[in-house]
Formats: sequence, C-alpha cells, structure tokens
Amino acid sequence: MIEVDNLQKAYRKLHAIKGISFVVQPGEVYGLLGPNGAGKTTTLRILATLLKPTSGSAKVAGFDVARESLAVRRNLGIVNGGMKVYDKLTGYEVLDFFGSFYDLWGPGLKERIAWAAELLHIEQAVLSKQVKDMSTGMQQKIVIARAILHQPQVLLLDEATAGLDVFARRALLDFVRQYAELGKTLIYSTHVMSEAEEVCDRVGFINKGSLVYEGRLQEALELGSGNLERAFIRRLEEAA
Ligand SMILES: Nc1ncnc2c1ncn2[C@@H]1O[C@H](COP(=O)(O)OP(=O)(O)OP(=O)(O)O)[C@@H](O)[C@H]1O
Repeated sequence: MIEVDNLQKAYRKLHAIKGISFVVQPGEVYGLLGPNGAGKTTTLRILATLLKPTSGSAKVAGFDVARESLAVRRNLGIVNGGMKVYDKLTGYEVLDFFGSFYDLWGPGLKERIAWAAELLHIEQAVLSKQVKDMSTGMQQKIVIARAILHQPQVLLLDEATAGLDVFARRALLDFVRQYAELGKTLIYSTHVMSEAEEVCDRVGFINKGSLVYEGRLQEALELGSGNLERAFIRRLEEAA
C-alpha cells in the first residue's frame, strides 16, 4: 500500500533524506521513529505529495507520488500535531466544508460525518460548538475527522498527539488501532516510544536521514530487552 524506494531529499546543501526504502502493507501501522530533525516530516510530506523528492520514488495505493499526485491525494489523509482549523466555524461546518473538496455532499456527506464522528467519539454537542470553544483534544479530533472524511486507504499521522492531554491522547491511540482494523494503512510518526509501543505493528528507526533499523515491534522490543526506547538508543548509537 506504501512503497518507498531509495528516497532522497535535499534542501539546498542539507541532505534531509539519504536514500530510505520501506514498504507498508494494508492493515499495518508502521512507526516511523526518530529524534528531532531525523527526516520524518520530510518523508511524510513527500508521501502526501506536498514536497517533491530529489531522487528515488514512492508509491501510495499503487500511484506514484511525483507523477500521479491527484490519485495519491484521493487515497491519503495526513494529520500533523498543531494543525489548525477555522476557529469561527462549528465542528460540523468544518467537516461540511472539507467534505465538498472530496465531492461529498447532501445525505452522503452527512452519513460520512456521522461515521467519522462515531469512530473518533465526537459527540453531537461538540460538533455544534465553534472550534474556538473546543479543547485542544477536541480540535485535534476534528482535524483527524477532516483527514478521514474520504475514507482514505492510507493515513499519515505526524506527531499527532503533540500537546494533547491524557484523555485525548488515549482516544487518538485507540482510534489508530481501530482504523487499522478496518484494513487501512497507517504511518505513525513520533519520537514518543511508549506510543509507538502501543499502536505499531512494525517500526523503522530513522536518524539523520537514514533508516538505521526496521523490524516487527516484537523484534524491536527484544533488541532493547523489552523496552523500545532502549532498543532505539542502542541502534542509533551502533549506527553512529
Ligand atoms: N523547508 C526546509 N528547508 C530547509 N531545511 C529543512 C526544511 N524542512 C526541514 N529541514 C531540515 O531537514 C531536516 C529534517 O527535518 P524534518 O522536519 O523532516 O525532521 P523530523 O524528523 O520531522 O524532525 P522533528 O521531530 O523535529 O519534527 C532537519 O535538519 C530540518 O532542519
């Protein structure tokens, strides 16, 4: 569902991504884990067709991110931590507005909003509130609902729990597993290892633009004597 092949991205002289390759299967949650500046956001932005790679290629749902960006966008949703939505609109109005971008309208759109709200446990009363009157966690749920309105096969979550309290974080982590159980494919990018330990099926450690480890969660845990953070530190030190 996601194929990344020798992907490279340079910002002028800075090589942010230095030839990374990985594959993510349908129904899988892949943890893209790395410290600040490792290249996680750059990788996800290339997959989301928001950035052009310098070389290498990537496919989402069988479509090439550089040559078939429209088809990629139809099959993909992306959420960053700290993404904002228009704060004077109600939650419902936000979703109604963005639904039109996906050719959704009328009863079909209404049904889709109800589907997303149920999956994310967004109550009716919250949908009627203006975004500015919502908690940060509720706002983030609206951002995620917006990203999945077109029921994308692939969902990219980039530090999606940043700034959330324990309740909102819990709801989001539960949602990640539920979305994967629908057969969807997710990349969960974070530097919070405990979250990755909870939701990911496989993990890739990225450091300074290179993928330095990839394995099933269980294998990664064994590498760190039962602890993903320890595995991560060990592998990054070995690769240094
Ligand atoms: N638009 C840009 N112009 C120049 N350099 C950039 C740009 N965006 C990112 N970089 C640099 O590319 C490298 C990778 O950044 P990226 O944001 O992909 O890392 P990250 O793993 O997502 O980090 P973080 O966890 O801090 O978000 C960093 O050195 C960053 O400073």
